[in-house]
Amino acid sequence: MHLEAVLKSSVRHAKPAGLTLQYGTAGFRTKAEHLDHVMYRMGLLAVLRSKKTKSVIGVMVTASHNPEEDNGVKLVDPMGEMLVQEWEVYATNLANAEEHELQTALTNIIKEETINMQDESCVVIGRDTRPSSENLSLAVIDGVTAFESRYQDYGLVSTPQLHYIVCCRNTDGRYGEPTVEGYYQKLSKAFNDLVKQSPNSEADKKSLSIDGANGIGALKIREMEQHLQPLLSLLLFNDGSKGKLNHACGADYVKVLQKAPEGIDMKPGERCCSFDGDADRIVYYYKDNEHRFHLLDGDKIATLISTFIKELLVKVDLTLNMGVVQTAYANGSSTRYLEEIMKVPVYCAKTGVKHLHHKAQEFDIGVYFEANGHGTVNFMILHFVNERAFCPKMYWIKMSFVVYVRFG
Ligand SMILES: CC(=O)N[C@H]1[C@@H](OP(=O)(O)O)O[C@H](CO)[C@@H](O)[C@@H]1O
Repeated sequence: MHLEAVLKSSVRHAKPAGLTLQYGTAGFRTKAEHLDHVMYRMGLLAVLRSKKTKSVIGVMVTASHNPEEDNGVKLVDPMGEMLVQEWEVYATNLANAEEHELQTALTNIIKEETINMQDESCVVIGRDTRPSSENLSLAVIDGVTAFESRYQDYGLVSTPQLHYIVCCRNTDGRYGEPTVEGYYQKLSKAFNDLVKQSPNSEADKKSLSIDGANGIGALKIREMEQHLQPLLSLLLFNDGSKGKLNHACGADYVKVLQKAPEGIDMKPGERCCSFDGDADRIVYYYKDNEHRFHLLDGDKIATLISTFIKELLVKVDLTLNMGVVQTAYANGSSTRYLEEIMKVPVYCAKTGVKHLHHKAQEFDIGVYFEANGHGTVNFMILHFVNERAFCPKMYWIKMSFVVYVRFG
């Protein structure tokens, strides 16, 4: 058992006595200076989760849309989902255990989950561009290596990229190549194929102005840009060269203030979008000829996507059950439109991707979006999973569709 090694290295990541933190909607989040011990311990927890699930687990160091001074951690489960809720209590107990209670907290998890400490484990680690993120990710690695686990540090990646990598690693590459380059190739191929299907693909060449929130999204979209040309050209602003992360920019700013971020001089008709600090949300917007600002938030994205998928289903004559999942923050008129005009069932879940995702899994096609721009489409008939037969029509719809899935 490696607990002795853990207790030894824990001293380098000692918890400030009396400090307690709550596991929030998407993990721990607070001022960066209070997080070193939490990161170390989440490294430990990720190893235990990896041994338990016999899969690769992800740890993303980010505080997403929070100010630059904050930081946080998101744990990624085997299929690229958020950490299963039953383990959140272990995360909280570990993060809040005083130094002398750490051994007991770890032993309890190992016993309760009947974890065989001899089992293999592997953790993949990513981080956003916050100045504190590099050291905090080293603390995660210290936790992982204290348990003598394998790991791979992917360095600077967006949250969706880390989720993607975890899923690829656990499906032997059938979902895609587990690299950032593999991610660009998969998404850009889907995008380019879809645009080429349009009868006017030449005339349909588009440009998009992107607010990178001065964060990781800016860095990564720069890398992805070459894969999208010539069908989509990008104009990047808030790329981190001048401004501060999430300051007067980013998806949250645009959504909350219903106005364009600083740093862009938007022309009427110009298509714009904003990421948040870890690029797992997106909102779109434009100005009309009267200079009125129009926002396409998660509600509108969900509506457009459901309409698009419904049309595809009719086209290929496929009867599948599709549902939309929103939260209580959704605009009531989007819900009414979906239910009454589109005739799509809409469900309300608690705030947090894990809740929406869970509900969306009840449908063959589950579209879920929070108004703030987190969301995706869940296809239950996954073409690479053996449990259900390969379905070419579904594959086609899915591949036509990947492009609409959030930047992640
Ligand atoms: C992955 C996840 O669950 N993210 C949460 C979290 O957003 P972040 O962008 O990850 O900070 O907080 C939001 C606000 O509470 C909530 O809407 C969202 O679902």
